[in-house]
Amino acid sequence: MSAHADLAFPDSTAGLRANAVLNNGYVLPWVGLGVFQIKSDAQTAAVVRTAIEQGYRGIDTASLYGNERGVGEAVRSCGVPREELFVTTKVWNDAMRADKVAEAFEESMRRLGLEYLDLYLLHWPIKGHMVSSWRALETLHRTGRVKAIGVSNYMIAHFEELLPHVEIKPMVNQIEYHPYLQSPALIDYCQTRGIQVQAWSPLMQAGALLRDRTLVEIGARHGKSAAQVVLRWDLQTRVATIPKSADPKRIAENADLFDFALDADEMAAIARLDRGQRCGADPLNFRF
Ligand SMILES: NC(=O)C1=CN([C@@H]2O[C@H](COP(=O)(O)OP(=O)(O)OC[C@H]3O[C@@H](n4cnc5c(N)ncnc54)[C@H](OP(=O)(O)O)[C@@H]3O)[C@@H](O)[C@H]2O)C=CC1
Ligand SMILES: O=C1CO[C@H](CO)[C@@H](O)[C@@H]1O
Repeated sequence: MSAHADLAFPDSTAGLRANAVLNNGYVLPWVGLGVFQIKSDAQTAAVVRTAIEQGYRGIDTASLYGNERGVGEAVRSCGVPREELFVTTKVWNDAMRADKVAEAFEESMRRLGLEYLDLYLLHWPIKGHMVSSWRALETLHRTGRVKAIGVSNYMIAHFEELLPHVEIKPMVNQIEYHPYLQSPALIDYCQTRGIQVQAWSPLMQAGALLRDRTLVEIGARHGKSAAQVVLRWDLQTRVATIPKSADPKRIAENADLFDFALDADEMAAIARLDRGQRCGADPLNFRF
């Protein structure tokens, strides 16, 4: 079991309102909705509205996903006060240049139609441009229009290159994370430095992981699906998570994580499933 596994975590009474406290004191919902591959703005707006009605407060998009307008429309029209919602977007790799990050940010904000952003991430580590892009994010953060800044797909080697040059430490590292890719050294590296890890493709895009016998059996014991076991495991390893679903029933299922807990044996059994298997690109061999 991971050194950071916590069986009594998070406070179940808070449910989807349970927040991680970032290293600048800003709070991030432990569970949010990912919207990658929801194509049209109209569908994105409908899905995000459904999720917010069901209690979700965090939404994860990116300029790459082409649906920031839909996210913004739902956030503006849903009736929940803006300050109760948490919107993340990301700088895509073609803008990962000191002189382009601010422009990319303004374009995202225009599409979102929001006054401020909760979290802005560098989408991938782009060799030769990590420090200058991070400096541009620091500048944006100082304006107050971005409440938290972070990175995505950063491995230890990337942090070792970046951290000596930062004035503001990244608050978040969003990485591929699920029982088949547990990256214990990276998780430990981030957690001991106060960098909150957030899981992308937490369900491994609904492939073989969700049919894994261990996960299905653990789920059956609790009356839960394998997907719910995986998402609960995220929380108990203190990793925030952003499962994507466009289906109202699965959106609800993925939020129904707060009335059960995995015990030490179950956490240990899940720890044994790690096989270093990715469904996305390897950040150490990523070519843009
Ligand atoms: N920073 C980065 O580089 C990356 C970030 N991301 C972010 O992470 C989010 C999540 O990752 P994503 O790649 O979308 O993959 P997920 O692991 O969240 O899986 C999404 C898939 O699982 C299905 N699904 C959702 N819930 C269930 C369930 N309970 N049971 C069975 N199937 C289910 C969805 O279908 P359906 O919609 O029909 O329910 C969809 O096909 C993205 O949407 C994006 O916001 C993703 C990739 C890279
Ligand atoms: O967020 C993302 C969604 O998926 C893309 C392609 O698989 C990734 O490159 C990207 O990081």
